[in-house]
Amino acid sequence: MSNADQKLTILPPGHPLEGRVSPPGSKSITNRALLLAGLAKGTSRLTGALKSDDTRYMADALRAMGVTISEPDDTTFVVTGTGKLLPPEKPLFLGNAGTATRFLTAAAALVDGTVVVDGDQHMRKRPIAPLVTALRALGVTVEAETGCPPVTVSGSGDFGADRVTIDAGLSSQYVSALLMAAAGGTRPVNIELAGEEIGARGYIDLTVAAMHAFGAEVSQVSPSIWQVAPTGYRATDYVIEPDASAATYLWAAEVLTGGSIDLGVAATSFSQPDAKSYEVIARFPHMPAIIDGSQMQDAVPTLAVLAAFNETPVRFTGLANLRVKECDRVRALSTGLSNIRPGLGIEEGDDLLVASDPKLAGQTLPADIDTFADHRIAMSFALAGLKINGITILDPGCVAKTYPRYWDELASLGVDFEGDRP
Ligand SMILES: O=C(O)C1=C[C@@H](OP(=O)(O)O)[C@@H](O)[C@H](O)C1
Ligand SMILES: C=C(OP(=O)(O)O)C(=O)O
Repeated sequence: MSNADQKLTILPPGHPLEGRVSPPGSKSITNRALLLAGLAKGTSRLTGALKSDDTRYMADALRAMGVTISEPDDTTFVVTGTGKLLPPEKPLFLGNAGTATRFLTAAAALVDGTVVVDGDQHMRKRPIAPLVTALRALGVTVEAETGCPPVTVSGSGDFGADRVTIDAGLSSQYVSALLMAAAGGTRPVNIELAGEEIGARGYIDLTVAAMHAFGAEVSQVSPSIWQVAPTGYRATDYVIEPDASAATYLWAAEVLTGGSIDLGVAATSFSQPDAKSYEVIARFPHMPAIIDGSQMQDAVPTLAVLAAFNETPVRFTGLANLRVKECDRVRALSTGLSNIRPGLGIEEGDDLLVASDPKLAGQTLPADIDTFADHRIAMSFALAGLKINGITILDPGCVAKTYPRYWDELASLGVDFEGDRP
């Protein structure tokens, strides 16, 4: 049986979930730190890091470009760069890791030679044209025939212009990618947003913070313009905080079962955007009638499944760019919810309406949840299985993208399954 054919049925525990589970390291911060450490000259020690598909793709791509990376334990990368990335012999295969794909596309401009950035069939549908256009404006030769990967970057090791405008409506990762690459050039670069529209701005803040930690000088000269100095990066030791998006499943499992899960980290201590969702989760079963997901996008699947059990219906807004994530998440959520009960999740334009019903808890409503190979769809619908009998997650192994131990952690809290845990 191939992984994609696997199934896992969650057996509602019938008791509050209690215990201690620490979320893994942040995917977003790990992949920023790996890249910046790889661009630096010298050895950086990254601790508290995430080891998962997305970070493995990033680490392996850097190795293919001449960076030495060792992994002394489950949460540490020791990265030694030469200050220069080399042309890889083969295309870089980055699976469905958006961060690795977008960040390395821009960083490839710093390579003197050709880099092909590619991913799996899902990544080959995720848009990258705005980043390609911006890199061309910076004097880099880039081809992406379909507007999605594969992307061929023929860099000269530098940028040929000192300002660029980027349309980040589809993904903030384009901005982060340009910011991180820009410090590796030989002149200051101004990066300007084409419009006000941008996904969670908090991800840009994460990028700027990581750049500062690795010695770069980047300043925000206006709400939509950043200036990056050509400092390059300095190797450093860097502690990566736990993943806020992973934490959302544990917070939701706690309130949904009336339990007490010790994450070992306070919700207020995260610097990642998804931590904002804690305020909404803590209000369960009285979540707000309207939730704007635009500044906590990766938490929306968690919130939407939790909302199914809320006292009153919830409308989710600000979801346009959820349609170009690992899958069309608005569609996957409406499909999965309405598979549990017709009409439970409805799309209205890009909004998602969840027809909440606390009486769902305790019912038997057999539903095979199509995860569309999306880790967040798998992890969020597992929450429904804590309360409803018969929830089966298809392709449960897809959680390996960012949270390989997810099913083991639920088991450690006393959740039983039918089917083998991947
Ligand atoms: O910069 C980052 O680390 C991320 C930015 C967000 O993507 P978009 O900017 O594409 O919305 C988020 O969904 C993704 O999981 C991680
Ligand atoms: C959107 C996500 O990932 P990425 O864009 O990094 O592939 C995510 O992890 O929810």
